[in-house]
Amino acid sequence: MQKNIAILGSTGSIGCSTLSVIRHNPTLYKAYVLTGGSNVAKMVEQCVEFKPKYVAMADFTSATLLRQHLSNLHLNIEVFSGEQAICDLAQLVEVEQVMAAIVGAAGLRSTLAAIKKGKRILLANKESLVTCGHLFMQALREHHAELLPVDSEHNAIFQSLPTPVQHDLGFASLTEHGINKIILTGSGGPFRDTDISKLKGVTPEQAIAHPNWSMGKKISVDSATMMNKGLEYIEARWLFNASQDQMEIIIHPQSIIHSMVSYSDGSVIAQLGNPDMCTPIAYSMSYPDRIYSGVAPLDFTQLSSLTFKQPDFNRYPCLKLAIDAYQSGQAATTTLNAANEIAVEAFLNRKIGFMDIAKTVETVLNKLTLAEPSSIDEVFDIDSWAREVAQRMVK
Ligand SMILES: NC(=O)C1=CN([C@@H]2O[C@H](COP(=O)(O)OP(=O)(O)OC[C@H]3O[C@@H](n4cnc5c(N)ncnc54)[C@H](OP(=O)(O)O)[C@@H]3O)[C@@H](O)[C@H]2O)C=CC1
Ligand SMILES: CC(=O)[C@@H](O)[C@H](O)COP(=O)(O)O
Ligand SMILES: [Mn+2]
Repeated sequence: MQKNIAILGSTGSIGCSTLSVIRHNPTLYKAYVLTGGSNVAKMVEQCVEFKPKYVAMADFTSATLLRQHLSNLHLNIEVFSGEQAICDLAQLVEVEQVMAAIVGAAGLRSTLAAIKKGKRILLANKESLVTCGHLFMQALREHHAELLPVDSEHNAIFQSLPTPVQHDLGFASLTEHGINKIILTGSGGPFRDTDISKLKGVTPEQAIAHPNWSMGKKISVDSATMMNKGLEYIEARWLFNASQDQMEIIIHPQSIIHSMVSYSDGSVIAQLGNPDMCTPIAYSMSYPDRIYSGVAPLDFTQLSSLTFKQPDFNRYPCLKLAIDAYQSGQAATTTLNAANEIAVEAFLNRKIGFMDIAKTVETVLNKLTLAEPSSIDEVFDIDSWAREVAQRMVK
């Protein structure tokens, strides 16, 4: 019996990798719902190959265009538009798993909609957890939704945890299960060895050229500033109920060890593999079983070395801002994320320089006076405020 999957953000990098895993396992999974933002050409291609039952585009004009294309191709697929339609499709009774792969806080509402219907959530969209971790984890528990981390580090940590902790994700005590530390690895991005004085002049093209992973533009810039590792630090603290002392971040340039768990008896359990998101995606879909992902196994004889070093906050100020924001609370992490989204977009559009990303985020954080949010609406109020302030700055 095929499992129906809704892929929110199917036209993006994670969405395409999810479809690749489905392509390898056509008897096990059906791409039942596909959603995109505005990339009509990619969506047409995916509709032709996977013939989903329903499709939605966030952008209304794109949805109209898509309807015309599908009609010309005599494909009988229902096309919807707008954010509410994406939420509705994520909640369909027939959908068993929801891949949350929309980029940014734009993915929050649809991910929460799927949680409210108790779906298995395959979480790639780290920004939703960063933005409202406490409310997000509460909603998971309340609606008995299952969360499988897709982010490669969190998926690696999940794979390295004992089963009782996996089953009580976000709530089990790490100490009671003999866990000392979660060790989050990061590549250090394309500017790991660049002279710090040269960083202000780097271009968007250089910033998105990640040394190991093929990813969307926003997360690629985040990797270059190491804001990505900062967001992942916040994501890990919520997902694994980890304290500050139970977290370590280490640069591992080869991206072969995807993260580790250090135990009280001296054992360290790590997950290794070639840097290809199809592995964690496949695991999140098939857990607790394993399926073929299409990723070649590691050839240890071809690995020259595995190296590690401490991150330097002078090179990566965004990493420090994110760690501190978690300490300050959810208003701060929402602000950090929103300001970063605006700053990264401005950098990609050549309106600000690379080092201005951290400056923008820091300045917006310093202006924050709003109280801690107690509802999703309040989270969105903080998000909107931070975006407005950041927009004014980058102009
Ligand atoms: N890429 C990776 O390897 C990894 C990604 N992640 C996380 O996964 C998420 C997706 O990343 P990635 O696939 O790289 O990003 P991409 O930019 O490649 O894809 C983003 C997807 O989101 C859609 N989208 C953008 N804006 C909206 C919107 N307002 N409403 C609805 N849909 C929208 C895009 O649609 P369209 O293109 O049609 O406009 C596209 O399908 C991010 O949160 C990222 O941090 C986590 C770990 C690894
Ligand atoms: C593939 C994945 O999970 C990304 O989040 C990746 O971690 C980015 O690489 P960095 O380690 O450079 O942030
Ligand atoms: Mn990651």
